[in-house]
Amino acid sequence: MEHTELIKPETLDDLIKALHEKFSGDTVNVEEVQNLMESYESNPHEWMKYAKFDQFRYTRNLVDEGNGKFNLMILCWGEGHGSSIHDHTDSHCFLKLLQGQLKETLFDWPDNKVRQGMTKKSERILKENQCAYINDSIGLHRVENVSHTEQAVSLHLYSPPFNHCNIFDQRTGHKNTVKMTFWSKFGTKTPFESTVAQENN
Ligand SMILES: N[C@@H](CS(=O)O)C(=O)O
Ligand SMILES: [Fe+2]
Repeated sequence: MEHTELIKPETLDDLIKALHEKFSGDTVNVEEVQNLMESYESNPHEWMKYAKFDQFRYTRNLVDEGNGKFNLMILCWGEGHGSSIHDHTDSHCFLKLLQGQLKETLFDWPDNKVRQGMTKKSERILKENQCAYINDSIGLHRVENVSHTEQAVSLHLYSPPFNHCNIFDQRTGHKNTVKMTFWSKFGTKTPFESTVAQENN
C-alpha cells in the first residue's frame, strides 16, 4: 500500500485543504484521516466563529461541505449535554476534540427479534486534540459532556454526508429515524424554522 507523508496542518484552513485532498479519490484511508485530524492542534481563534452554543442541547454547526464528499462540522456541548444512542447511516465518522472532554459509550446493535435493553460495550474519555473513529460495523455510540463546569467543542467529519440517522432507546432497543439539522452554516445562524426538528440525539 502506498504511504502518504503526514504534513501537519498549522491552521484549521490548512486542515480543511488537506482533507479535500484526502477525499478527492474514490477510497478513504481511515487511519490517514484520523492521523491528519489528530495532528491539527486546536486553536480556538480559528474555529470560534463556528462555535455557537444552545442552552439546552448540543448544536451542530456546518463548517465545510467537502466538495460533496464529506461534511465537516463543529459540535458545541454545554455542561451535561449529550446525544442519544445513534448510528451513522453507513458513513465514516471522525470525531476530534477541540476543547474540553467528551465521554463516548459504545453499544452493539440491538437484536430486533428480542425486545431487550442495550448493554454497553465500552466507554472512554476523549481528550483535547484526540480523534476517534466509528462506523456502523463498529457499532453505535452515545457521546456526552459529563462535566458540570466545562463546555466541550468537537470537530466531526462524516463521509459520505448524511442528514438523518437512527436513535435507539437504551431500555428497549427500539429505533427511530430522525432528521439532523444545523444550528448554523458557515458561521451564520440557520433560520429558526429549519432547526426545529424531531431531532436529534
Ligand atoms: N453523530 C452525532 C454526534 S456524536 O454524538 O458523535 C451527530 O452528528 O450529531
Ligand atoms: Fe455520533
